[in-house]
Amino acid sequence: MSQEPSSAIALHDLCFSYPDNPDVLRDLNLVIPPGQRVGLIGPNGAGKTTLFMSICGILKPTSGRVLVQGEPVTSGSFNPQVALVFQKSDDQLFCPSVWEDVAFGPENMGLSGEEVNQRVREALNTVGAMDLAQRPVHHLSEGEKRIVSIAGALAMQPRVLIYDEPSAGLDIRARRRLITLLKQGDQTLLIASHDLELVLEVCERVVLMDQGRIVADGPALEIMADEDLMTAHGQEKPHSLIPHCLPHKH
Ligand SMILES: Nc1ncnc2c1ncn2[C@@H]1O[C@H](COP(=O)(O)OP(=O)(O)OP(=O)(O)O)[C@@H](O)[C@H]1O
Repeated sequence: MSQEPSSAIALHDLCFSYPDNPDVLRDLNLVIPPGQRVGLIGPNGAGKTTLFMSICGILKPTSGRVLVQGEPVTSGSFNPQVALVFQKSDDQLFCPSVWEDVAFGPENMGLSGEEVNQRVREALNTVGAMDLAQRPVHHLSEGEKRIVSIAGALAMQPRVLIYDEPSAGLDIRARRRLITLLKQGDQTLLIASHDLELVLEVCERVVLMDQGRIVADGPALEIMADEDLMTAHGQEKPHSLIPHCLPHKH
């Protein structure tokens, strides 16, 4: 088996500007070791999705470098080592049936038909969506689409998984299943979420972004319990970290 590199994701002085929107990412430096689960939090427009698209090679950095599993990312090329679960499932799902959509990644990796089928079965079983296999994607509910998107990412068996708002639109049971799924496995996870309780449960480390900069990076409990820091960047300390005042019985 090949050795794991010393970092799963490494950003060196990463900057990104959209043609009509400069400095969306400003000098980001970050090293995530293999197997770490990292939560990326920050207000709307902080640059989380832009960062994800830079890590996956969908966007080309204006300057700086991105490495995934020790290799420089080449924008525009397919890298099965890293999979992104998009914030909007409709940006990710485009095949007629669920089965075909989940098979798309493995098929592009040049696997045999039997290997592809095996991976699709495994991924759909892992997310508990085997019963959706033959359904047309455009008939699925938002929550079902998200679950299928996750299966599509898992089917590539990437070493690095990036989730953009994975619990949005999920009901209580599906969200709980997602949390269990995120906590198992040894892949590196980078999860952007406004669901701070999910981040707290799943991630050992938290990176807080605001206005294109990393403003804090450290143990999840430490960062998220810092009320002044959280408030200063439009966040709230998760309720589970606030000592509860139980209502008095009269
Ligand atoms: N294609 C684009 N062209 C120009 N500006 C863009 C484009 N996409 C995003 N932006 C801008 O870049 C900034 C960062 O957006 P991004 O979607 O990365 O933030 P985010 O942290 O993921 O936000 P959210 O929490 O709302 O999903 C925002 O100001 C947004 O308006």
